[in-house]
Formats: sequence, C-alpha cells, structure tokens
Amino acid sequence: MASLPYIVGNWKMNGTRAMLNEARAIDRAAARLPKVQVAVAPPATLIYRTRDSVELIGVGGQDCHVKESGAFTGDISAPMLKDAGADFVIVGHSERRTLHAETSEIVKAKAEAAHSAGLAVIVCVGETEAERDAGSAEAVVGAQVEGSVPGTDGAVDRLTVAYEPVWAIGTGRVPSIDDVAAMHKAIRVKLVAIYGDAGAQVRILYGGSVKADNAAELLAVPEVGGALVGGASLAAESFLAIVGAAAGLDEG
Ligand SMILES: O=C[C@H](O)COP(=O)(O)O
Repeated sequence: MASLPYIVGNWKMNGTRAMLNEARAIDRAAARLPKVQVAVAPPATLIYRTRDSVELIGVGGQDCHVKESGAFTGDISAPMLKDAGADFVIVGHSERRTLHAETSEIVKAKAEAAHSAGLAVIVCVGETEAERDAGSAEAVVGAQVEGSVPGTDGAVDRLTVAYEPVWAIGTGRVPSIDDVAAMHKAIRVKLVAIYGDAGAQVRILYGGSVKADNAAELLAVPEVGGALVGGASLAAESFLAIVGAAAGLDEG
C-alpha cells in the first residue's frame, strides 16, 4: 500500500484539559516518526485547544450533524468542527450506530456533510458478535460500507474506512489474523466496486482492542492501512507504542 500507515486515537468521552499534555507528547514523538500519519479525535470540548497544542498530528471530531446549523440542541456541525481546527471527523462509530440509533443512511449524510465542509472522513463499520456467529459478518459489513460511504464527487480522495468488529471494542478480544485479512479484503472489493480505481487507494483501518502487544501483527495484515485506537490512545505512552509498531513495519 502506497500511503503511510495511519494511526488514529479516538478519545471518545474522555479527557479534560490535562489530556493536552498527552497530545503534546504524541505530537513531539510523531515528529520523529515521519513514516506514520498520526491523529487524535478528542471530545469536542478539546478540539480547539488540541489544535493549538500540536503542530504535526491531525485533529478530528468524533461525530457531526448532517446539517450545517439549526435547532439541534447539543449537536455539532461539520463546519463548526472545521472552524474549531478539525481536519477530519469520525462517523458511523458503532457507539453512535447503537446508542444513537444511527442508520447507514444517516452515516452517509454525515460523511457527505463533512466532505462539503472540507473535512476528511473516517467511516466506521463492523459486525456484532451475533452477526459473526451467524456467518453474516461480511454481508453486514459490506452493506454498511455500501450504505455509509459518501457519494459526493471527490469525497473518495479524503475517505478512510475503519473496520471495527463491535465485539472487539474495549473487550481485549480481537479477531483472528485470517478473519481480519478476509474482512479487509472484502471491504477493498466493495470500495473498488463503488468507486472504481479510486477505491483501491482508500485506507482501511482496523479498530478494536489494538494494543502495543498486538499492533505489529495486525498492522502487517494485507489491506490493513492503520488502526483506530480507543482505550490505548488515552495515554501517550501506550498510544505511541502502537505508532512505533506502525513505524517498525517499514524496517521489518
Ligand atoms: O474507536 C475506537 C474503537 O472503538 C476501539 O476502541 P478500543 O481500542 O478501546 O477497543
């Protein structure tokens, strides 16, 4: 894969201003690892300050509304994220799909709103454990990809897809390497079917219990273009161990 490995920390609903020290430490270390693209997605309250605290790493939002503005108490629009200094936004995380009843149709509208606002987009997909046990994981994820990725002209150029099996998120469990490889291959086939040649360039991240001790193996899987990291991204030390594993791919 031609593009750099992309390691993204999703802080979820964690972090107050003290977390800016972690962001600074990650930024300093990333400067010494030019062969990895690094980013963090802090909670909305910290986006502006994080942007101001770092020089090199990307900063993103964790969700956006489909509309640019309006009477949507508690929501944040893509242009607002852009204005706060975000470079990208995560949409369709399973916690949004499950806890906020977001359908792929909504996720797609969010992805398109983000693209229109000038943000890169990470679209998350992933099956539940019941779906995997039923043998329908690839069908479920394929339908999510098809239904969630943006259709807007040019959006594919700033698109990343993150495969996150729901049952692997925050559990310490990860799929077998063969299962990760098979799913990433299936997602690639789907992206090429949707976008043609441009679909071959979209990075596909793996997410779900990525830690220092499994990162190198996961990141070496064909079609795995990086990682979307939750828990292990909350401290610079554990996150940087994963970034270091990505940097090591080049030497290994
Ligand atoms: O967005 C990140 C994922 O949900 C993974 O979270 P985790 O690394 O805590 O399993």
